[in-house]
Amino acid sequence: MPSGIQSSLPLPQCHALLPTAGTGSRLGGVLPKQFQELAGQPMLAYALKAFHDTPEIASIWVGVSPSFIHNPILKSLSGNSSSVRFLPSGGATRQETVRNTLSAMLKAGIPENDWVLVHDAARPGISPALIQKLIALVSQLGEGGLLAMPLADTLKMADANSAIAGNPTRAMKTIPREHLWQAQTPQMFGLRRLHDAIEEGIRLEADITDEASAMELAGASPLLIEGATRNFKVTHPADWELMHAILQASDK
Ligand SMILES: Nc1ccn([C@@H]2O[C@H](COP(=O)(O)OP(=O)(O)OP(=O)(O)O)[C@@H](O)[C@H]2O)c(=O)n1
Ligand SMILES: C[C@](O)(CO)[C@H](O)COP(=O)(O)O
Repeated sequence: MPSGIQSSLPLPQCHALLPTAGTGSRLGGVLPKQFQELAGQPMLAYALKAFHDTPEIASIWVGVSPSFIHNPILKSLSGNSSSVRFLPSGGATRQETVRNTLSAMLKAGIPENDWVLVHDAARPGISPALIQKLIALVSQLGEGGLLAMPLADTLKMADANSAIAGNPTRAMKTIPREHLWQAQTPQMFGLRRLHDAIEEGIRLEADITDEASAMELAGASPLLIEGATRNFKVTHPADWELMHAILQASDK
């Protein structure tokens, strides 16, 4: 654009999308894990607060299982914030929940070039500083990206046959860990591009376990931006205990 001429297009805004329609089967409990109390609040409350406290986030969209949408816990979680919307867009898989929620955002009039940061409700260790780091680097380069951690341990591939009939599991080989990263969330992409990439991934029945894998399938090379150890996913009971201790300690 020639210098001095201003573009009339508004700058893309950033929105958060939290899929919360999982059952938390690996953790167990009466309620899905994201609604269980962790160090004094439902686990989802921590991620909601982190996005709420990030000035760059214009709105927060939460994909909820249709069977949970009238649960009073949601009312208590929304607080007085008008920027949080709970939608009955939960699906059978994480990617269906994300795709349905992205569709709802497009229908609600969110511009298709706006950025969406998809974040697991099961990662309460996220902070405004980490969210801002992702937004700054991704919007500077104009490409999508995600928080991730370079692999620190030696990686073993187990012999699939070794665990048969109660035998001990054995290592078959060591995978070079150079260039290997563990994907975290948030994962930040353009609204329309992400929607279409996930839609196609679902159509192809591809193994898309995060937003970045859907974008990779569509030909993108998402930026890997170093996250933080405390942004781990609470999956098993031992993760819950560890996160409980971390959140209690950071409260003091
Ligand atoms: N059908 C699904 C499945 C998962 N999720 C969400 O995706 C995130 C990451 O999933 P995970 O931690 O695996 O949660 P669950 O699927 O609930 O756990 P599990 O596999 O142990 O049942 C969570 O915020 C979860 O609520 C979702 O919105 N819709
Ligand atoms: C999106 C994710 O958290 C990136 O590591 C992960 O793939 C989610 O996996 P899950 O099996 O749905 O928990």
